[in-house]
Amino acid sequence: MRWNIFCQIVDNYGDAGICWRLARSLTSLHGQEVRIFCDDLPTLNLLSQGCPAEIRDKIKTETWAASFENARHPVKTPDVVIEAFGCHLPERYLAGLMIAPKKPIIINLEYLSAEPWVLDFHAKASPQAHGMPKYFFFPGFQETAGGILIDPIPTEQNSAASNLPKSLINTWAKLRPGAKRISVFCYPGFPLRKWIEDLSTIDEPIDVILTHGHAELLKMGSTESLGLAPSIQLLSIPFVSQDEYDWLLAQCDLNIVRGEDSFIRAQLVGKPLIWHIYPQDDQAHQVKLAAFLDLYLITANPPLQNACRNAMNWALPHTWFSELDAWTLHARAWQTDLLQKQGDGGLAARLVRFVS
Ligand SMILES: Cc1cn([C@H]2C[C@H](O)[C@@H](COP(=O)(O)OP(=O)(O)O[C@H]3O[C@@H](C)[C@H](O)[C@@H](O)[C@H]3O)O2)c(=O)[nH]c1=O
Repeated sequence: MRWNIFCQIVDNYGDAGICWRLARSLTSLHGQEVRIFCDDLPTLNLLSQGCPAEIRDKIKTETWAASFENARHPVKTPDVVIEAFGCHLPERYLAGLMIAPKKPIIINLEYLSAEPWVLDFHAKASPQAHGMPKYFFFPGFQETAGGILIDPIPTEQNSAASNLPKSLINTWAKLRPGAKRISVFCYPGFPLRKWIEDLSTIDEPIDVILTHGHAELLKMGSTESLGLAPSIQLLSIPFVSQDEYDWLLAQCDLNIVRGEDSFIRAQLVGKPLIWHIYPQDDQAHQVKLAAFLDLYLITANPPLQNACRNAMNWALPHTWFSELDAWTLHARAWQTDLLQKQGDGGLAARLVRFVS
C-alpha cells in the first residue's frame, strides 16, 4: 500500500521522531511505500540521518506543499493518509483526493496515553463532511489499544558496550569505572540544577550525561563551577542519531527522558526512567503521568512504588535513590512484559492490519 504521512512540527524533535520511526517500520518491516510530507524538513532530516541507508533510501521525504500535486497524481494517490497528532491536512491536498478515482482511508494518529478511556475511542470512525473514511488511532500499552512503536527492538547485541558509536567515543573515554551513569533529556521546566546538586549529596560516584543543549539549562562551565562534589561528573554530548541514542539509554543506570519517543525507548532498553512529560496548560499531562504510573507500578512493592512516584514527580534523588537497584529489576520485568504485549509487532503492525 501507498502511505502519505503528514507531519507538522509543533516544537522539538518528537513529532518528526515518531513519524520517522513509523515510516521506517512500515517500509522495512511491512514492505509499505511511504512518503512523509513535513513542514520542517531540516528537523526531519536531522532525525532520519542516522538511519541505515538501505531503509532511509526507501522513504520519500517531501515538503508540505509537494503534497498538493501528489493527491491528484494518478500513480501516487495514496491508499492510507496519516494525520500525525491530529494535524490538519492541507486544503489543496484534500481537494485533490476528492477527485481521485480511489479514495484513501485517513487515520488520525493520536498521542500515546495509558489512560483507560483511550480503549473506547481507539479505531473508531470519525465521520467527515468530505465523505472519506477517517478513523482515530490511539497508541497505547494495553493489548486493545493501538500499540507502541517498538522498532528497532533493542537487542543485547546492539545495546552491547562494545557497540560504542563514534560520536560518543570522547565522552566514553571520560567515564569513571564503577560510577553510575545518568542521561538527561528533559524540558527547561525540570529543576535540573537543584536535582544534580542533590545527587552530589549521595555518597557514590555518578557520571551525568547531558544530551545536546542541556548544558545551557545548567548554565554550566564545568563541575567545579557549579560547586558540585567530586563524586559528580557532568559530561555533554552532541545530538546523536536515534539508534545511537538508544545505545546511550541502554548503557545508563537511569535515564531522564521526555516527550513520547524517548519515553518509549527508555522503557524498551529495560532501565529505570524519569519521564519529564510534555507539559500542557490544562495539566492534562499530570493525568497522563498518573495513568502510566498506575500501569507501570502494578507489580511493584510499596517502597518501590513510592520511590518511582516520587522520582517521576521530581522529588530530590536522595529521597528515592536507595531503591534504584530494585527499580532496575522492575524495569527489566516491565521491558519483558511490554515486548510480550507488543509481540504482534506493535503500532506499525496494528496499523497495517487495521487498514488492510
Ligand atoms: C537527545 C536525542 C534525542 N533524539 C531523538 C529521540 C526521539 O526520537 C526524539 C525526541 O522526541 P521525544 O522524546 O518525543 O521528545 P521531544 O520533546 O523532542 O518531542 C515532542 O514530544 C511530543 C510528545 C510533542 O508532541 C512534540 O511537540 C515534542 O515536544 O529525538 C535523537 O535522535 N538524538 C538525541 O541526541
